[in-house]
Amino acid sequence: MKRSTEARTPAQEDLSASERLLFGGELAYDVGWSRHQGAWLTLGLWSMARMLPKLVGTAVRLAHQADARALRTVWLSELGRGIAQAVGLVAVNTVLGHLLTDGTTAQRLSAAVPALTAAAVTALLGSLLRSASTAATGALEPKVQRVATERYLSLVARVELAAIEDDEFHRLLDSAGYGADSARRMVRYCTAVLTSLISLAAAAGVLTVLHPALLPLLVAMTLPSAWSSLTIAKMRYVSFHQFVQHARAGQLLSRLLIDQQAAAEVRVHDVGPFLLTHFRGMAETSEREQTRLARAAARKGLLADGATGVATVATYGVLGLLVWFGGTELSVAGTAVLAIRTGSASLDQLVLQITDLHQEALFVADFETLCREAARRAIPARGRDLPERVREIRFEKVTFTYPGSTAPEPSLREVDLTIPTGRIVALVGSNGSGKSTLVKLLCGLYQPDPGKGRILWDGVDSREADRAQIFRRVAMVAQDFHRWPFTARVNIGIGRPAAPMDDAEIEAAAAYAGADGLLATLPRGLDTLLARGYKDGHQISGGQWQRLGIARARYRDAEVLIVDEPTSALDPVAEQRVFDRIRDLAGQGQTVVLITHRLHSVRHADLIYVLDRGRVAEAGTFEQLMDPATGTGAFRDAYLLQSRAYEHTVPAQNNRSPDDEPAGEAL
Ligand SMILES: Nc1ncnc2c1ncn2[C@@H]1O[C@H](COP(=O)(O)OP(=O)(O)OP(=O)(O)O)[C@@H](O)[C@H]1O
Repeated sequence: MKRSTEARTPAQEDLSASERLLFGGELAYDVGWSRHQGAWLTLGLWSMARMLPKLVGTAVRLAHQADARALRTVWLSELGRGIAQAVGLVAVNTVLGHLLTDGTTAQRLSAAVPALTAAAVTALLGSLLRSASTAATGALEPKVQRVATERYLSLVARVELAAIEDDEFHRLLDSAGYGADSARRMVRYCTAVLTSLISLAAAAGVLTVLHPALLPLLVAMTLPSAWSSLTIAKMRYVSFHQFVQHARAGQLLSRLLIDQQAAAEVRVHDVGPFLLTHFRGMAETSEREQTRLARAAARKGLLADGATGVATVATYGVLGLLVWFGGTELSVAGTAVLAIRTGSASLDQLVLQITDLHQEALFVADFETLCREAARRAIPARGRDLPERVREIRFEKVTFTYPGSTAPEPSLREVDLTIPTGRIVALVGSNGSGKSTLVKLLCGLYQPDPGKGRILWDGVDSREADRAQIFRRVAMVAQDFHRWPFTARVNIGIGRPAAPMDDAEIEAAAAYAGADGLLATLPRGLDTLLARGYKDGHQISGGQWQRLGIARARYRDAEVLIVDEPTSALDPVAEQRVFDRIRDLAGQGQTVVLITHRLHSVRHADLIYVLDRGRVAEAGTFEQLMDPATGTGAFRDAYLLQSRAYEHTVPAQNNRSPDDEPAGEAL
């Protein structure tokens, strides 16, 4: 994506050293993603006014979906309130008219009584309607926010993994979060605008009747503040987008300071002051931006006030001249002053509310963009059915580059490989050789680069297959499997989240993974919360987490089990047990794809693929790869290297066959 060099603010020119050091460069200033939103950023008042109804429509639709009854109550009470206010103003004007005409005080007062009563009744009615509206709005707003949040979260949960790893998409996510909140607030502003419009119409009507010249003057009094508040709102919006990543990075720094996983290093390595210094550096950059915005707002506000002052003087001047030259009665002029004051207050209020509405609408537009983008990048909901029983999964000349990757080479290059079902297939290779990437493609999380190979589940190309069926057939213990901050039960049962969690099956899966002993020691058994920082939260070790991860994959009970470094954190006894169990599974017809650096563990695999810089360097059974006549030597050399490392570190262990030797970490 093109980095924008336009419209850089002074704060942007002054890029903080912290950003440069921690994030390798500027974070804040790319407005490129919003090019399709550029319309918003360059819009004139008229165009904005034209787009506003559509966005108001979005908020109203969300509100209708959230609680149609509450929405009706809000509209009706606000409408009633506006009418009550209008009638009230007319009644007050009538009262004034009676009071300022000729006659005795008693006569004038008694003539004013019906209008006074009307004013009192409308005021009471207005209060009742206001309280009805307040109650309904209070109930409606959180529901609107929930509906909007649910809508974008459900869409985001279905997007391709590539979108989740895309920083542009993340940026959209950030502002869409505000959008859901904005939709909530828009409901309030819409109703407020409606009320102000009605009361303004009343004041305008009264003024027009008094003298036709007064209404344009009233409008002229409000235009400058309308201009200043709308331009300031636009500046704030542009700034928000320019600083959205910067703000996220600043929050990241503050979170790291209190993060549980970083806590030990923060203390032992004394990282705290380092992070704090950079937190301050980042904060100062955004403070400079806030100062710039505040100064610009102050300047524009002052200009607008000056113009409003001139328009006010002109309005009252015209009124004075009208009285002076006998164009109007003094009593009528008194009413006009009142109507001007009420009218200009309503108009000011209306301008502020429209500005707020407009500002919120900008974020609702972002929210809509995210929903559209998430729908566009969603994993296809349909596709070809996979065969009932798949005989093999075949990679044909698969080349794969991570979306947005800046690496010079693809992560997988022309990979040809077959995974026969019901067998153990091992993937070995040095760090970064492409093992984890390969299994991500196998799971259906990514597809090969367009036109560069395919993955076949028997005859069905993964690109055309129903992806949900691929996901259903796979259980995975990824290298970075998730440690859910929930109870032990959920940490295993979440392997099959759609089904009711069955304790007997959960315990069986735990026993399979060697986590039964762990469950027995947990203070509340399966109910133990595995998250420190919450009441009764409990911490378990890395190896214990790994056992839970294996139990989860076992509980999922899928046809293909992918285990990426399943034993890296396990003690030797547990490791042996896991490999024995994996062998048992294959014996029962399950397909196991095993990634490990412990070459000793792959001796029982039916097929071993050795990866090297994204390519398959060699493939075969353990015996074939160890045999100098059939193997290329890549696997054999690494295996022997690992074996020798153990020979040297374990004294008095003589005459061991390769089969007995535990392996170290080389490939
Ligand atoms: N999400 C990603 N985005 C971009 N590049 C990635 C991503 N994940 C991995 N890579 C790159 O792809 C290449 C292969 O990585 P992969 O994780 O598949 O290696 P691996 O063989 O599993 O390594 P290890 O043994 O260290 O786990 C590496 O060069 C890595 O930098």
